[in-house]
Amino acid sequence: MESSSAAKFGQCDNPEIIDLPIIDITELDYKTGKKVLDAFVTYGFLYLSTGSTPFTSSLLQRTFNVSASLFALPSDTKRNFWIESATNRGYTGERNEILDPAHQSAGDLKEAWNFGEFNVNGRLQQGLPAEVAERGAERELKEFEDACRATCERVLELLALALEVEDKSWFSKRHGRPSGSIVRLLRYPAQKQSDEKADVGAGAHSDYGSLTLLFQRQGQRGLEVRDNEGAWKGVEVVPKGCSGDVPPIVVNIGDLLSYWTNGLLKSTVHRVILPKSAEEDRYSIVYFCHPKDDEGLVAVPSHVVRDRGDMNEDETVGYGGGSQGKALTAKEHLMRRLEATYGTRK
Ligand SMILES: O=C(O)CCC(=O)C(=O)O
Ligand SMILES: [Fe+2]
Repeated sequence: MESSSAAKFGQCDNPEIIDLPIIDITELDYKTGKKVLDAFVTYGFLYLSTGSTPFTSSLLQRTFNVSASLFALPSDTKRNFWIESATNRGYTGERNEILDPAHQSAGDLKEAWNFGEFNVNGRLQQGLPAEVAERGAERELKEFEDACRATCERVLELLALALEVEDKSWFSKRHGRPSGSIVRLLRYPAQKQSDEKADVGAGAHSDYGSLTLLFQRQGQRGLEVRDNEGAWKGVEVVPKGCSGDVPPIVVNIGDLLSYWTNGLLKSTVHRVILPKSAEEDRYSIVYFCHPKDDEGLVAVPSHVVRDRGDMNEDETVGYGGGSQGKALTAKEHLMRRLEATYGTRK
């Protein structure tokens, strides 16, 4: 149960910063894997140095441009692409999703476009507004999604190495089609100072899949992580000691990796609070990596996980709407959580 202070939002415009490691994943070896594993055990979060991934500043800029064009469309156009419950694909407007229904009286401030996986022919399985399709948005999103999948695959292989799983592809081979994986473009409108509730950009929650990649823009902070003592800590967009022309990629684990490791890895609670000083809208892009729909929530055959033992009675995986009780498959878990966190679906 969340403490009352943790349940309030926007209390502090400058939260203490969490010191997450910045990891270079160029080398696919035990040493790198151990850094990844240790960060996920301790924080559930880490930074990847972008230069060690397929993401270039051009690819990121192009994807953020697609995002800006999609959000700039008239409301009526956006509503024609309203999110579908069965697929979790499409557009959702401000205040429609409530990530922490037990503690939020108003919906999350954000608006979002969810793009599900591409089919075998490299085409989106959902509509795209003509205005952006004409400018090559599908191609840009595909390139972005390919880079996300490759990055997640590498992180999953590093984890298997560090957990000393005999089959190094144990995690990665559980990923593929069909899955609930989503590229999510997000826009958090700058809040009006007068609106007390405007700062709940995204309510407290853990993520539902296996891994999450988060891309942020310089000068647009907002993400906060709840530490082991229950205190909210800010996540810098560009942490100290980070060089290069693009911010590092924030990576966190979701509920599924917590289940697969009997709770050794933490699907850490986080939220987005817009600083009161923010003058511009915040844009972020998230990739939710999900395993294949029918994958079971079983433990990975690793002595590191076995040595930790089973989860205690009082240990739970996940936080936020729909996290109570254990589902049997990846899809069942995702559907439970989505049903609990969406207010109005068309
Ligand atoms: O926009 C962000 O910084 C994070 C969003 C997030 O946590 C989510 O969409 O699950
Ligand atoms: Fe999240």
